[in-house]
Amino acid sequence: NDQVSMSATLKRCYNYLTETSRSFSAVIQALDGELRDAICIFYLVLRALDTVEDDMTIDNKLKIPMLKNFYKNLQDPQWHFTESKEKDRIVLEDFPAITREFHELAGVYHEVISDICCKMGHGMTVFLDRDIDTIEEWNEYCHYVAGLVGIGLSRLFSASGLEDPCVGKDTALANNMGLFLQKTNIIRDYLEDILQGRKFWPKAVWSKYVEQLTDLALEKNRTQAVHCLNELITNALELVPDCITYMSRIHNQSVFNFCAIPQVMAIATLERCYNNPAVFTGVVKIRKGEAVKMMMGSTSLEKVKAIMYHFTSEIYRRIPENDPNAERTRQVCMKALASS
Ligand SMILES: O=C(O)CO[C@@H](C(=O)O)[C@@H](OCCCCCc1ccc2ccccc2c1)C(=O)NCCCCCc1ccc2ccccc2c1
Ligand SMILES: [Mg+2]
Ligand SMILES: [Mg+2]
Repeated sequence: NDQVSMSATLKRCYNYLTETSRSFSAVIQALDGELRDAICIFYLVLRALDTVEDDMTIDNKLKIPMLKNFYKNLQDPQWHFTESKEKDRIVLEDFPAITREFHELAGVYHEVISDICCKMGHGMTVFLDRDIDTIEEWNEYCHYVAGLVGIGLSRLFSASGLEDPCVGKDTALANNMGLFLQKTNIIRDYLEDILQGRKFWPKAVWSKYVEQLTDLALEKNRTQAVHCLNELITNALELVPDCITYMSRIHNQSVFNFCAIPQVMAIATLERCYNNPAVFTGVVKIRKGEAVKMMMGSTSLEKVKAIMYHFTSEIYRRIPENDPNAERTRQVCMKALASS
């Protein structure tokens, strides 16, 4: 859309989007019609909430009510927070700009954004003072921070009229789209997170390999650590068939690109991480050139299926004979290959 007709605060909001999200900014700005502004604001509201969650300098006694009541800030034109130390603190410092543009959106978008913000804020408090133990709790945490995003986005797609009502109704598939992205981030960011004292890997899995989560980073545990990594990647790969089913229902090209590009980046990341000890010594990132090539090639369901097939078979090819989960990983890869 032309810059001239965009208000000054909306322009600032798009600047915050670009500053706080490498992976979502371009695909959000390419969205058609009312979805572009609605999803830009949806992103900024949740990024502000997540910036509170991520800030380890905020005491839990203050953080819990901040998270639970965050959605109410959208009804207070003046609310902002200047005490954050986080990289994305600008969205908290200038929250009034986000609130103003939130109120410019059509009513149907307000309800979704406010409802998801409320549920995410409550969900984030559940794991503030307790660890993620079982796989079910891992799924629960990822539901709160990413599954709910998928559910909200799907409701926005259908509300805009650009996608069928069924997209907004099938919350299980929308949830799993978010889980696939969040589990991939958690697997990739192991070292970065433990260096900040943040524990997102489920204890039921890592405790089979080491005494403490941080022990996975010790050179002497390298083989155990990689087998633990492979088990979590196998768990994430179980979501591939649902993600493909979800994307097969999307008809609008700009919405398809928005959904497909993060998924393609995620499967490529899982493939780079699989059986890769570098996860425990640094952060495994996709090279920009590789990413651009994949983005160009993610504009149709057939192309996305081909990319999912490619990276899943690359993982299948590299399953170590001595990996305790080898048979399970082969089964999950076969199921993913059959769906792509
Ligand atoms: O702090 C960081 O830099 C990373 O934070 C991670 C964390 O703290 O765990 C973590 O924060 C999660 C809480 C805030 C959610 C922010 C968000 C992300 C993408 C959006 C895309 C469009 C609209 C709204 C969005 C909201 C994070 O950003 N994880 C990235 C994976 C979550 C992606 C959710 C998502 C995105 C696009 C989707 C498209 C289609 C279907 C489901 C989708 C689901
Ligand atoms: Mg975060
Ligand atoms: Mg977070």
